[in-house]
Formats: sequence, structure tokens, C-alpha cells
Amino acid sequence: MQRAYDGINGKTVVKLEDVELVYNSEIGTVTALAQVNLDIQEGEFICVMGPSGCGKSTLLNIIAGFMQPTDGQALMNGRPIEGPDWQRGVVFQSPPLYPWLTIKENVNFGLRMRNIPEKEREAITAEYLEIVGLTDFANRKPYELSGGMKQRASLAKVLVNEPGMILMDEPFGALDALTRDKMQALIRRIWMKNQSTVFFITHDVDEALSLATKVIVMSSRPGRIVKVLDTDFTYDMDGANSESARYSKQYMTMRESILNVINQKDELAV
Ligand SMILES: Nc1ncnc2c1ncn2[C@@H]1O[C@H](COP(=O)(O)OP(=O)(O)OP(=O)(O)O)[C@@H](O)[C@H]1O
Repeated sequence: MQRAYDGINGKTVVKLEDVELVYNSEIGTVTALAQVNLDIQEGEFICVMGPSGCGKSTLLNIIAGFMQPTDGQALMNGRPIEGPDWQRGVVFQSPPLYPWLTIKENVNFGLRMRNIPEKEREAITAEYLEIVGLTDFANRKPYELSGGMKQRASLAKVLVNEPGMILMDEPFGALDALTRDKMQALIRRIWMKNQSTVFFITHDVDEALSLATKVIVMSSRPGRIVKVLDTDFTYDMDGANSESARYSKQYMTMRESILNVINQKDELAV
């Protein structure tokens, strides 16, 4: 398989050590994550899969810094993750765009918060609106855009900050199949261009296999990592080989192996 890009350099950016997360609520305690150990290397595109409620979003929230593990630790570049940081940009399924601002103002927002000078702000915003194909919609309000366009705007809003790490929680789950394909191609191109590290939650095994350099499968609650697979189909998905990669024996075998773990047929999964 020909690799067009390989920005993975072996440097660990995020390290999770024996991470446990117990939710305490009025109706009792829920152990969402138990003994999660994971090293995320710079430049990796990690796709996370697992049954509903297994703790995928909880794991993302810990890496984002929205919540702290109840035991164990989450480190970024060797330091505990203590809160949200623009260096870890988060993209959700429902784009959090401010309805009273235009698309351009929304995209600009993070740069303004970081006091980037106006000229520079304008240039970076224009660049990312162009990348996500929304230059002509810069002065529209979010309600005037389709679901796919809103998701592209929300991507641009995160990407203008040029975060080293992009965390995505089923970002394309609400989009139709055609738009989803386009968005996948877009995020792949951005990942390759910016050499960012991506942590991407999905329920769709084909989405995982077409984007990831590593697929992580979690068990049902309490969520643990039960399978880690290195893959490289993404390098072929953008070119003329995409169909042959998608229907190769290797692809089908890996697809089945992931689905077996999710459906708990493979008791030997490690
Ligand atoms: N604030 C909370 N209080 C109590 N329990 C919670 C809370 N948030 C999540 N949980 C529980 O923790 C478990 C993990 O939830 P989480 O949302 O991380 O799973 P998930 O794998 O992302 O699910 P899905 O695939 O359905 O989005 C679930 O059983 C959920 O009910």
C-alpha cells in the first residue's frame, strides 16, 4: 500500500494511565471507565468504537479537559490535563455555532478571544473558510446553512486555532451519506496537511476504517479498551485505489474483526 503521508513520529502527546471515571448521581454511582490505558502519538488518527454507553464520550471529555478522572491520570506532553485548552479543539455532532453571529464571526471568535491582531485574524479566518468551502457564506447566519455546511463551519471554527489535537465526537453522525463522504475526505486532507493528531468517535465501522491509522474498540460498561488495530486504508481512500481498498480481503477481515468485538462474539479480544 502506497503511503502518501505519514506524519506519525512516535512522540506520545496524550497518555492515559489506569483512568477510571465514576459518575455519582442521585440514583447511584455509574462506573463509566475502568483501567483505561492509552498512548496517543503525535500525528495519529485514532477512531474509537464501542457499544452505546461504553464511555466513549466520557473518554473524549477527559482528554478535552472537561472532566477529571476519578482515579488514574490523563497527561498531555507529560503534564496533567487540568482543563480545556485551545490546543485541543473539540468538534461535536451538533455544531455549537453562536446563532447571533455570522459564519465569519463564529469562525473568528476563538482568535478574538486569544487577542490575535485583527489583520492576522482576518487572514486566518479567510483561509479556513476557503478550506471548508464556505467563503461565499461568510456573512450568512448559521440558520441559513444546511447541516453539512454548519458542520463545516464548526470545523473551521476549531481549525482556525490550529490545534495540535482535534477531538471529534461523532461529528458526521447526523449527516446524509454523500455529505458524510465529503466531510471524511475534508478531515483526512486537513489531518494530512496540518499533521494534527485526531481522536474521533464513530459508530460507523467503514468511517473508522477509511479514516484511522489506529482503531480502538471499547467494551460495554465499564468501558475498557479491548482491541487496538493499526490500519492504513486511509492512505488509499483519497485516490484512485479507494474502491479496491474498500473491497479488499484485508479490509473485510478487519471490518469483521471489529464488528465481532463490538458484538462481543470474539471472546479472545485483547
Ligand atoms: N453525567 C452523568 N451522570 C451519570 N451517568 C452518566 C453521566 N454521563 C454519562 N453517564 C453514563 O456513563 C456511561 C458512559 O456514557 P458515555 O456518554 O460516555 O457513553 P458513549 O459510549 O459515548 O455512548 P453513546 O455511544 O451512546 O454516545 C453511560 O452508561 C451513561 O449513562
